[in-house]
Amino acid sequence: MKSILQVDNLSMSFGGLKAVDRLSFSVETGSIYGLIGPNGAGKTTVFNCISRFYKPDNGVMTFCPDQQTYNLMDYKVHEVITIGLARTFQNVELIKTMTVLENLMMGMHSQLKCGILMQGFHLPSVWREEKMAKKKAMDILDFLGLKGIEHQLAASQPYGIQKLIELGRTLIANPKLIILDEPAAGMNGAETEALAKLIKKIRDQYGVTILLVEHDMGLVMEVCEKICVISFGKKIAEGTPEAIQDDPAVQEAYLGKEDEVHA
Ligand SMILES: Nc1ncnc2c1ncn2[C@@H]1O[C@H](COP(=O)(O)OP(=O)(O)OP(=O)(O)O)[C@@H](O)[C@H]1O
Repeated sequence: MKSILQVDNLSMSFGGLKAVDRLSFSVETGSIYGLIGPNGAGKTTVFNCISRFYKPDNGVMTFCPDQQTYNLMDYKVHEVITIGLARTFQNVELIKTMTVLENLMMGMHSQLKCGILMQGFHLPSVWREEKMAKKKAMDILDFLGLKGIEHQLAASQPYGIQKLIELGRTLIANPKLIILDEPAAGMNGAETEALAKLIKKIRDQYGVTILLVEHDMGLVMEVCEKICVISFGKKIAEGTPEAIQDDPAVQEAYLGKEDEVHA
């Protein structure tokens, strides 16, 4: 199976600290791939490099949606969405003064042909585009089970719902790869279970590949087909959830060495 994302020899330091150290992994097109590791292992730094918030010290990141090949280093943070790469954040990043619907529609600006200037002229093309964006946003809200709250303020929604709205905003841009940074953080057990089902449904119905960083091991083991485990910025294991769970290096990274655990 073809890879949609190939990360080779990625390294990034903060001062003297190597947050990511010659990390390589690849994500198969259409898969749900997990990146896990103990606190401070470097997961968010990897995500920030891929989505171009950070400029890595070294490494190659190749993004291959459909028949295209892009070197991610050639793209700025606001441009990656135009080639099909979307992300969510550890702390929800919504525009709190806008409604749920408006937040979703904001995610579509990279797809719209009419710029802000043209919108001021109330041209038929602008009106048609806005109607299309609204319909698409409503379809996604329906898919996410959020129909009925579209005209409410995003800020007035419970945290779990705000996370779903953020997910919806990524979907509206027709991404080929969605990077989810701790989507279950702050969710209760029932919400996390529903999220697991939703992540699979998104992959299946939207034909999108998913790269997931998550601390909730139940969710990771349930949804990911392949997992890469990092510790101190280095890959220590990669494989299926079953293989990862049985890997002594992974157990040691999470629990510490036997003598340290019992010390
Ligand atoms: N902007 C920054 N400046 C300095 N150090 C940083 C910065 N961002 C991350 N670090 C350090 O880099 C290391 C990796 O951090 P990172 O946030 O990528 O880990 P993580 O695996 O995502 O952690 P967590 O699971 O706790 O979110 C940590 O030691 C962290 O303190």
